[in-house]
Amino acid sequence: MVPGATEAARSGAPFVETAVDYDAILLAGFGGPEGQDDVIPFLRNVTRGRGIPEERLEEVAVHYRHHGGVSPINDQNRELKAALEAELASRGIDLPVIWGNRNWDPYLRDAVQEAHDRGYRKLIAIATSAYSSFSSCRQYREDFAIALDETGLEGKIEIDKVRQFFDHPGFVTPFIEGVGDALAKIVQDVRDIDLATEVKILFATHSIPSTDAVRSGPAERNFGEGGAYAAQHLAVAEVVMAAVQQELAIDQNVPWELVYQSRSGPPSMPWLEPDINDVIEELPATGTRAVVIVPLGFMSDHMEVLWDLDNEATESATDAGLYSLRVPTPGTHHEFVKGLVDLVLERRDGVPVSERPAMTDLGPWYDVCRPGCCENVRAGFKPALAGIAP
Ligand SMILES: CC1=C(CCC(=O)O)c2cc3nc(cc4[nH]c(cc5[nH]c(cc1n2)c(C)c5CCC(=O)O)c(CCC(=O)O)c4C)C(CCC(=O)O)=C3C
Ligand SMILES: [Fe+2]
Repeated sequence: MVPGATEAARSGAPFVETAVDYDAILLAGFGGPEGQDDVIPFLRNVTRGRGIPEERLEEVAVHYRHHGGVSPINDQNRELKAALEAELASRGIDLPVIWGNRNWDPYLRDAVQEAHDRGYRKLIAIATSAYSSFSSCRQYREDFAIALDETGLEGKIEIDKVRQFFDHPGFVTPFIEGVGDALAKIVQDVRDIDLATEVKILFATHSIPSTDAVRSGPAERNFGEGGAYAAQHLAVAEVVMAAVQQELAIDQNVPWELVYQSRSGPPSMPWLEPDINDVIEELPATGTRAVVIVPLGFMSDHMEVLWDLDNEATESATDAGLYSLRVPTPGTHHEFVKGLVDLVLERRDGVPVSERPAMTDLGPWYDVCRPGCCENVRAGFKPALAGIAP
C-alpha cells in the first residue's frame, strides 16, 4: 500500500514526498450571498462566535446590498472550477473537481457528501486562500473537520490540502504582470512622473487580529509581531517589485509598502495596521502623485476588492488628488490555474521538496500543518484536518 498524507502526517513530517492516489479535488471557497435575502444569514455565518460588533455587520450588509445582495465570489469560483476542469482535461488528468464553501451554499458539507456519493474517498483540497493565518488556512481545515462530522463521513473520507501557495509562481506571476502593466500605464498617462519619488505601490491584504497574526505559521519559526502572515506578504511583495523593475529596466527603487484593509473587530482589539486609507491620505505630503493598489492578499475580485479597494481606497486616492490604478487579482489567469493544478500534482506524485517551485526564501511551504499552527486563541482548540495530529 502506498502511504498517504495521513500516514506521513502521523509520522510528524511536514512534507509528503510519497505519491497519493487522490480521487478528486475539493475546491474550498469562502462563499457569498446570492440575493438580498441571503445577506444577513451569510454575515451571521461568517461572524458566528467571533465578537464582531452588530454595527459592523450592518455596515458590511450595505456593501452587499449596493450590489443587489450578490457577491461576485460564487461566480468567480464557478469560473475557477471550470478553468481547473479545462486545464486538467487538456493535460489528460482524470480528477473531478467538487466545489464547496465555508460560509454559503454550496456548503463544504454538501461537497463532501457529493464526493462520498460519487464514490470518492481521498480528496486533495485547494482553498482559495494563499497565506498562513487562522482565517486563511486553519479555518478552512477546521471547517473540513466540521463538514465530515456533520455528514457522518469521518473516517470514510480523507481530506488533504495543498500547501499555502503565496510564493508559488502561479500565484505571483499575475501580480508581476499587473504591477508591470500599471507602471507602464502611469508613465504613459502621468506627465514627467518620477518612478523613484512620485509613485507608491501599495500591496493590500486583509487585516487580521494581531493575536492571530503573531500565531500564524508554525510556532517554532519566530516571524515576529506580524507572524508568518505579514512575513509572507512582505516576501512576495519584494519578489514582485524586483521582477517588475528588472522587466521594465527601472534602475531606481520604486517605493512600496504593505498595507491592510477590511478591519472589522471592535476598536479595542488590535488588528494589523496601517490601514490603506490612512496611508493614502498621507501620500500627497510626501510628493506622491500616483498610487498603484495591488490586492496581494486575494484570489479574485470579490467584495473585499470591489468595495474596500475599488470603492473606498480609490475614493481616498481621488480625494488626495492622486492618479490611481488597481491591479487585477489572479482570478482565472492561466498561470494561476496551471499553478493550482501543479500544486495538486505535486502531492499526487509526491514531488520531492527540492523540486517544488517557490519564489521566496520562506517556501516551499509545508504540506501538513503542525499542531497549533495558526490556532485561534479567541476560539480555543478545535480539531482540524490536513495536519499533524496533536
Ligand atoms: C485573512 C482573510 C481573508 C483572506 C483569505 C481568504 O480569502 O479566505 C478574508 C477573505 C474574505 N473575507 C470575506 C468576507 C468577510 N470577512 C469577514 C470577516 C473577517 N475576515 C477576516 C479575515 C480574512 N477574510 C477576519 C479576521 C474577519 C473577522 C471575523 C473573524 O475573526 O473570522 C466578514 C464579516 C463582516 C466584516 O467584519 O467585515 C465578511 C463578510 C470574503 C468574501 C467576499 C465576498 O463576499 O465577495 C473573503 C474572500
Ligand atoms: Fe474576511
